[in-house]
Amino acid sequence: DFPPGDEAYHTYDEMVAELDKTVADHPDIAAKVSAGKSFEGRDIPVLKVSDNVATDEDEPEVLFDCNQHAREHLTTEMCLHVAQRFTDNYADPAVKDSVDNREIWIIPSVNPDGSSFDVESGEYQGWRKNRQDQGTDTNRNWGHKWGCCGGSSDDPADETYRGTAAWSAPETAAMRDFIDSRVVGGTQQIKAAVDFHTYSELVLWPFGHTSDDVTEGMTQQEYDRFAKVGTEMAQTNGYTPQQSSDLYITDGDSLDWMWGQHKILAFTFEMYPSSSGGLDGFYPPGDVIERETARNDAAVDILLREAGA
Ligand SMILES: NS(=O)(=O)N[C@@H](Cc1ccccc1)C(=O)O
Ligand SMILES: [Zn+2]
Repeated sequence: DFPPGDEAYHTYDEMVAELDKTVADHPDIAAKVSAGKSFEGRDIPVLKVSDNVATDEDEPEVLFDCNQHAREHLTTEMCLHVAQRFTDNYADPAVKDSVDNREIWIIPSVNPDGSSFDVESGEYQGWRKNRQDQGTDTNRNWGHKWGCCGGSSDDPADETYRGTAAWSAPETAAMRDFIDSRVVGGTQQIKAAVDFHTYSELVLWPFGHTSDDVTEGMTQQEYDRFAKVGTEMAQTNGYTPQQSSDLYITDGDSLDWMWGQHKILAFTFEMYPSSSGGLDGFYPPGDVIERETARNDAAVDILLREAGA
């Protein structure tokens, strides 16, 4: 469990229970499905929020995924906040408009094994990766130009270990299968996505494998749209907008594949804090959860709008 004082954070079981409660409270607009299983066999739950939730309607879809990195527990709270906002507040006309005209997918924990390991002793382990062997960094294990560019490590002991092959981590393979399953009639229905991380307060867009703005799979016009929407979202939450490679080069990351493979307008939000210079930045006190998740409400609304553009 989370250490004393941080009980506000959801353990895996509490997160699952929260999703089940949301579905029970809002059966017309919320449903739970599975993306698959983690290395240790935990289900990776997906919440769908939309009107006529049991029907696949021809509406733009948006994906919010969280907790790829185990210790980044604030992101699980971010996904649960999105789930709660678009179900409990369905009476709000703006919220209702989004729910009625979009299909929203929410994955609060991509890496449930790592997340559980990080807290189960009652002392934070500072764990980042999944729990496969010495751990794979799922955000270096996706299949677009995997291991191409010095943006990951081939050393299993390293924090950015890319795995033995693209998709070698069950968790990234599950994400791939889920997103691939949203290709309907040859068209990817998911139009936009945010992969939430902590920390540094950044809005990031692809590509990570190169510093070039324009490259194979990214025209100037496409880049300009990422920069425009990224900047617009950053103006609402006070994060810094930039191409992810401006931070450092990464390969096998989620954004490169979501855009490279499916042309999903995919961003990463690095949430609060802006800096702390160490491990404690990953463990802000529970009393910041409400403020730091609601801080992204306007940006989430912008992304939902863009999905229909
Ligand atoms: N959350 S973090 O501290 O690990 N930073 C992320 C930054 C990141 C996120 C998405 C694409 C490229 C890079 C990482 O995977 O290194
Ligand atoms: Zn991360």
